[in-house]
Amino acid sequence: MILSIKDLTVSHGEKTIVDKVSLTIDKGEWFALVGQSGSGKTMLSQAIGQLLGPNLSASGSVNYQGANILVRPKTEMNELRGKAISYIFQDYHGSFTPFLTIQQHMDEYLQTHGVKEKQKRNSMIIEALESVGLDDSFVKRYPFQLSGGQLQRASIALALLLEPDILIADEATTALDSVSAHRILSLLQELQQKTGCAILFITHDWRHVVRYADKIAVMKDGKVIETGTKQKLVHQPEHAYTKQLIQAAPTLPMRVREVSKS
Ligand SMILES: Nc1ncnc2c1ncn2[C@@H]1O[C@H](COP(=O)(O)OP(=O)(O)OP(=O)(O)O)[C@@H](O)[C@H]1O
Repeated sequence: MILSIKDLTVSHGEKTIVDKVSLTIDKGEWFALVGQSGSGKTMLSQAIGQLLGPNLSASGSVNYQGANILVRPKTEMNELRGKAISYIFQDYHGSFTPFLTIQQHMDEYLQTHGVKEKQKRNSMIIEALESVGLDDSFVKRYPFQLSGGQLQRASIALALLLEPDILIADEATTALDSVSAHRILSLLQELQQKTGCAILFITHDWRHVVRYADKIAVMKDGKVIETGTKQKLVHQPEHAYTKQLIQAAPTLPMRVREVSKS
C-alpha cells in the first residue's frame, strides 16, 4: 500500500465537506474517484497534499511511507509534492505564471527539486513535453500562446517530470478532445507501468473509469458510499446511488467485459 487515508474530514467552519473518508491506494494502482458534483472529491484530493485553502481545515490521517503527512510542516510538504505526490489540476491555468515561458516553469520546478545540471534539466523538459505531444517549439512560448488543451498537456508534462509515486489527476482531461484525452491517459498508464506509480483519478467520465481503473470509490455528500474493484462495483453495485450512476451509462457492463478480455 502506498497511501492510507483514515477518517479524513474536511471542514469549512461548522460545515463538513468531506466526512470521515477512509481509503487505501496500492502501489501501481489506478484508483478512480467518482460521484456527484460537489460531493467533495476535489477537497479530498487537495487535503492529501495539504493544498486546502486557509478557510478549510482537515483532520484524520493520510499515511505515506509510515507517516501522517497531514501534519507534516509546510516546508517538508513542498519537497514531497512533485516527487512523492504530484497533481494535475482541474484548473490547469493555476499551474502557470503569465510572464514565464513553459521552459522557465519546468526549469524552476526541476531546480527546486535539486536537479542541478542544466543540460539534464533541458533534456528532461524536452522529453516530458514530447511525451504529451508538444514539440520543442513550445519551450519558449508563454502560457497565453498555447491553446487550452496544449496548456493542459504542458501542465501534465510538469506533473510527470519527477516521476511521482502518486499522481492525483482531477478531471485532468476535461479540456481535451477525445483523441488527446486518450493519448494522455495512455501516457499515464505507461508511466504507471514503467514506474509503478499510483494514480488517484477524479472523473465524471465513465468510459475512462471502465477503461483504466483498477479500483473505484463513489462519493456522495462528502462520504465514500461504496468502494471496490472495477469488476465488483460495475457488476454488483450495492448502493442505490452507484446503481443510478451505472444505469446512466447503460452499455457499461458489456464494455467492462470487452476491456477485460483485451
Ligand atoms: N474554498 C472553499 N471554501 C468553502 N467551500 C468550498 C471551497 N471549495 C469548495 N467548497 C465546497 O465544498 C464542496 C465540495 O467541493 P468539491 O470541489 O470537492 O466537489 P467535487 O466533488 O470535486 O465536485 P465536481 O465534480 O463538481 O468538481 C462543495 O459544496 C463546494 O462548494
